[in-house]
Amino acid sequence: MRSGAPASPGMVERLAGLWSALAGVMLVWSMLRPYLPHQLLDHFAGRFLRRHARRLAALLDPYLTVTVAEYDGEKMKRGEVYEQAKAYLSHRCAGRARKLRAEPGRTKRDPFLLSLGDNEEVADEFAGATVWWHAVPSPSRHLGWHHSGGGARRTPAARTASCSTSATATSSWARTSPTSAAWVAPSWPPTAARKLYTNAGDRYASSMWKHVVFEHPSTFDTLAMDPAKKREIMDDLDAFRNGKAYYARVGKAWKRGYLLYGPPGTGKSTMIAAMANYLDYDIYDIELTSVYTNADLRRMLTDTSRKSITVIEDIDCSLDLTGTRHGGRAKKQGRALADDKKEQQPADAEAPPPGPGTAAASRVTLSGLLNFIDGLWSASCGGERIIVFTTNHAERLDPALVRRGRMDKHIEMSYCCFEAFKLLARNYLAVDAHPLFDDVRALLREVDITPADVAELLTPKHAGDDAADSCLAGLVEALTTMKATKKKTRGARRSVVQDDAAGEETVEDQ
Ligand SMILES: Nc1ncnc2c1ncn2[C@@H]1O[C@H](COP(=O)(O)OP(=O)(O)OP(=O)(O)O)[C@@H](O)[C@H]1O
Ligand SMILES: [Mg+2]
Repeated sequence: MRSGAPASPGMVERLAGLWSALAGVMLVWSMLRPYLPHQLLDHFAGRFLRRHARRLAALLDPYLTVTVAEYDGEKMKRGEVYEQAKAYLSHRCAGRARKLRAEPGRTKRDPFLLSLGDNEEVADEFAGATVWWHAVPSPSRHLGWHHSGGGARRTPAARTASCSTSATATSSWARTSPTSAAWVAPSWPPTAARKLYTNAGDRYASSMWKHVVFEHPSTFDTLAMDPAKKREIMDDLDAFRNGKAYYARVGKAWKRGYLLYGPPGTGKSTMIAAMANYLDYDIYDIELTSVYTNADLRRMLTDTSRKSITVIEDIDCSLDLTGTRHGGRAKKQGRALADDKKEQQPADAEAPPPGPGTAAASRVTLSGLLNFIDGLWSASCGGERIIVFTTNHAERLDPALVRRGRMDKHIEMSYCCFEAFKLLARNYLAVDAHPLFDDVRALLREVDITPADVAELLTPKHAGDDAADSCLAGLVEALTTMKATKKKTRGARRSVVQDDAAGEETVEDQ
C-alpha cells in the first residue's frame, strides 16, 4: 500500500480518457503497420513505446522507490545505510508499526531495539514529504521506502514533472537524507547490543556468521597484569580508535593486528573480551578449521561489521608453516570466550580424527590467511577493524604471519606477578592488604603460576567472614608446594645429569 487517499472522480475520468486514446492509437497503428519498412518500424516503435510506457507508469504511480539492501556489493558487505535506516526507524516509526522485531539493546537505557517486522509498512514524514517504509524479508533482506511529494507539491503537474526530473530529485533527496540531522536517530549510533559472532552458519546461507549477545564481564579493570603493560595496551587501542585521520593520511587501511601469546590460563581470551568492552566493538571469533576455502574466509571477512575485533584463537593449531591444515582448535576442547573455567590439554595432544569441520574438510591455506589479514579485500572493508591471533607457542608461527603490518603489536601474557595478584585479591576477596601478602610476593618470585590458577585459589569455596584468610592461606600453601616440587625436580634433574656425566667418564676410563 502506497497511499491511503481514495481515487477522485477527476482521476477516474482521466483514466477512461486515457484508455480510449490508447485504443485509438492502437487502431491507427495496426492499419499503418503493413505499409512501413520493418527496421524503421522496430526503431521508432521501440523508442515511442518505451517513452510513453514510462510516462504512463509515472502517471499511474508518481512515487519514487529507493531500496536499501542489507548487504552491499552482491551480498558481500553489510550495508551501512541499512543499519542507519534500521536505527532511524526504531526511533521514528516503531510505535506506529503493528509487527516488530526486537533485539537486545546495547545499554541499560535502551534494553532492546525494535525494528520493523517482515512485510510491515509504516508512513513517516520527512522534510515535508511522506515516506512509506516497507520491510522486505529474506533471502535478500532490505528495506524499501516510497517517497511522494508532500502537501501542495502533490499536484498532477508536479507528478508529471517528477518523471522527467526524478533522477535529480531522488539523488538530491537521497544525498541529504541519510546524513541530515533529521535522518539521524536521537541516540545514534545504533543501540543494538554488541554481538559475539562465530562461523557456525551454513556456508550457502546469506551470512556464514551466527551470533549471540556478547556479555563477557571482563574489563581492563578486572584484567590482572602488569599495570604499565596494561596502560600501554589501552593507549595503543585509544590511538587506534582515534586514528582515522592518521591512517587516511599515511595511506594505510584502518586496522590493527594484535598477537597475544603466552601459556594457557594467562588471560589471552580474557584480554580480547576486555578489548571489546573497552572499544565497544563486536567480536567475530573464527573457527578456522570450519572454514572450507580461502574464498569463504574472504566472504566472512567482508561480512563483518565496521567496529569489530576478528579473533583466531590458537592460530598455531589451525595452520602449520607450510599452510597445510591440521587438528585445529578441536585440540583444545571447551575453549570459547565465554568459558571461564577451561580444561587445558597438553599442546601436543592427539588431533581428533578427520570429520566435518576438521582439517580434511578445510582447504584454507597460509596465503589465504595472509590475504585475509592484509590483502586488498581487508583494506576494502572499511575502517576500525582489529584482528587478534592467540597462541601458546609464538615461536611456531610463520614469520610472515606475525610480521609487523600484519600483527602490529605482540603482547606477551605471562605468569602472575605480584601486581596482578593484588588486583585479583581486590576483585575476588575485596582486600587491598593482608599479612600473607609478603609471603605471596616472595613465593611469586620463585614460582610460575598462571592468573587462572591464582583466580581459582582466591575464589571463596564457602560463605564466611574468613574467606580472605582461608583463600590466601590456601594460595600460600599451593605456592609453597609448587616451590618444593620445583626444587625436587631440579634436584632430580641435576642428579641425572651428574649420573650421565659419571657414566661417560666410566666408559672413557675403560
Ligand atoms: N590476567 C587475568 N586476569 C584476570 N583473570 C584471568 C587472567 N588470566 C586468566 N584469568 C582467569 O582465568 C580464566 C582463563 O583465562 P583465559 O581463558 O583468558 O586464558 P587463556 O590465556 O586464553 O588460555 P588458553 O591459552 O588456554 O586459551 C579466565 O576466565 C579468568 O577467570
Ligand atoms: Mg584462550
